[in-house]
Amino acid sequence: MTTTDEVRPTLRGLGRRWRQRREAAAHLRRLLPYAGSGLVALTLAVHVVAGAAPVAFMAGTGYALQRVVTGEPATPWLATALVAFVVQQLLAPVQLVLSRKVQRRVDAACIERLTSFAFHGATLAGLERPDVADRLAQAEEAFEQWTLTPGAALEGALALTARYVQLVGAVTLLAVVVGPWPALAALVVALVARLGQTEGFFRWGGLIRSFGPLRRRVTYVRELATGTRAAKEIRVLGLAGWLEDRYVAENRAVLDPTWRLRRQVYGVPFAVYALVAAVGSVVALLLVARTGADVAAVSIAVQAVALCGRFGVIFPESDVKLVYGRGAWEAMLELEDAARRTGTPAGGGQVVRPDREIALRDVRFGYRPDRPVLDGLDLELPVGTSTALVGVNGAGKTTLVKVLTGMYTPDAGSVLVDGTDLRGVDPEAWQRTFAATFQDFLRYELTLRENVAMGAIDHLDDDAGVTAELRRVGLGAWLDGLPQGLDTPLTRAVPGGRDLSGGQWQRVALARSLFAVRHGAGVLVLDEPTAQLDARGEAEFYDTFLDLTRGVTSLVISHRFSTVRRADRIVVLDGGRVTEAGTHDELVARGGDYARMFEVQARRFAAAGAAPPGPASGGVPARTEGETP
Ligand SMILES: Nc1ncnc2c1ncn2[C@@H]1O[C@H](COP(=O)(O)OP(=O)(O)OP(=O)(O)O)[C@@H](O)[C@H]1O
Repeated sequence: MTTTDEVRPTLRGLGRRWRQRREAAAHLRRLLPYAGSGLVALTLAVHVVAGAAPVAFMAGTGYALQRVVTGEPATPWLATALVAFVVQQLLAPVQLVLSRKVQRRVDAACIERLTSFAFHGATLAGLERPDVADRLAQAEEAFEQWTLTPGAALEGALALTARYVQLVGAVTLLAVVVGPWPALAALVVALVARLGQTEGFFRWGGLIRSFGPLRRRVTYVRELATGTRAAKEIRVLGLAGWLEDRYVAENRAVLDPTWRLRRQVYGVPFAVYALVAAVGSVVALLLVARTGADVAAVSIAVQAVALCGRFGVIFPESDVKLVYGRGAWEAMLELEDAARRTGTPAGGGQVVRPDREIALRDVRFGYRPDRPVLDGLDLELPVGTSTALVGVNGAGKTTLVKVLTGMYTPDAGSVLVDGTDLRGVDPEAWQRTFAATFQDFLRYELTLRENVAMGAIDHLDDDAGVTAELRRVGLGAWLDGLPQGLDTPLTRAVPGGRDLSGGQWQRVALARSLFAVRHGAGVLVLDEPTAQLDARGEAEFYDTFLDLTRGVTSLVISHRFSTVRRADRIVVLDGGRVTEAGTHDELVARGGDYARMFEVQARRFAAAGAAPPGPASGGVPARTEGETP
């Protein structure tokens, strides 16, 4: 490789990084309004005075020394040095307090912005994108650790003011006492060393950021080993040793390249810039010596050159915070940008409520454009009727719900509400139409009341409604036995709290959806509502299913025939489209996929000497997408 080839990429790299620095500065400026102009102005003023104080101290001590040597009165200069010293000491805590205030204000606003974005600005489609999830994790990590946040970055940037005031002061003083050339030499030393060190450190920040997903894997394995969630399986399956080895391997996968990069980024450049600083300082001092300076000039020059030389180190109050905190802020901005580009954000469009039917017409949708999950799907959900959806694992049942509820927009075809395309409808208002219990429903570590009333949170005070729904899902007797009743926290982490069994949690989630219906949600979606219920619970659900869904437009997804057979209409999803539709009896009489699945299941029950799938438990036989029924 020729010398030119070696230089070119470096120059290009420097040009690119200069642009990056300017962009980073522009990003940071966007944080200023969060801190407030008054606080920023006050903080800057304090940093300016705090930066000027050491320079005044330098001048004071230098000239006082000169006076002492020549026998002149040194008191005014000694007083200057003393005042400068006291000011410096007094301002240090003030700087700290103001900096913390800047950080707190900015971080509070950023957390609000992040939360508000997650709730209102981002679509589910956006949040489910891997790059968005990565950025979100990075931003969350920053707020968890609390030290390397966007607020810290701004605070660090403002604190640089004191350093640069010191530099300008020292160089000016040097120019005054020993002339321009030593001053210029010291300035060049300071700026070259500063540029070199920060260049390496900023590059390092970018590299560390790219390790985010790997670091999160290490954290995941560690939490798996130390948390309680996996504790049962780890013991029963004897996974402790394997997990330990896995942790060591994953950790090395992060640490080895980190150390390698650290050597590359810091090692040689650090030595080079340290050398530049040392040689430059010596040159500056030699220039001072050649000027035949007096005692004051020598004293000031030595201090000023030393101060300039210190520009070759990483400033702890600024640089670390700037590099990492800036990363978190940029992750937030990228997150918003990426999520905004995915799907329609909530907030605009018409508000509709179905009067006749919700229809999916020739819907095509895939998480990746080349792999459609729904492909030419037609389905009607007449208002006030119950529809059950069956299909093998991975057939796209949950995906259909996401499209139906407007969380994803179809790639082709449309979802029509009484003829109005969902694309023109306000997604947030449309989602309020639904009451849904998903397979992966949430177990909120809140009170029992809150867990249920979250279905219609504006009715949090409707204790009668909460209690009625808990009774409807079969938790009446259990509720009566709770000393704290609806106030019981559903977590063991709180005194008096209860942890529930899987089935009990599912009933609470069902009660939540029913509470939503009670307060006006028009469409009930139940995705595997009985998966965690015991046979009796499932039978009870089956008995009350019609009652639970009477007059409500409902869509039930289940592998269990006992759950689906009472629905007004059953549809079979296969290959991304509806392949059969009708009542249970019609579909059995037709002798298609549904009938075959039902028959297999009925035989299994007959062989086991149990009742065929009906009020008792039963299920669509296990099969995965791709197998023929
Ligand atoms: N967020 C996502 N990103 C990418 N692919 C996804 C996502 N969610 C689901 N898929 C894929 O889409 C397909 C359909 O998944 P879906 O969850 O809709 O199936 P399902 O019929 O509900 O399955 P099950 O009966 O197991 O719950 C599967 O191949 C799944 O891997």
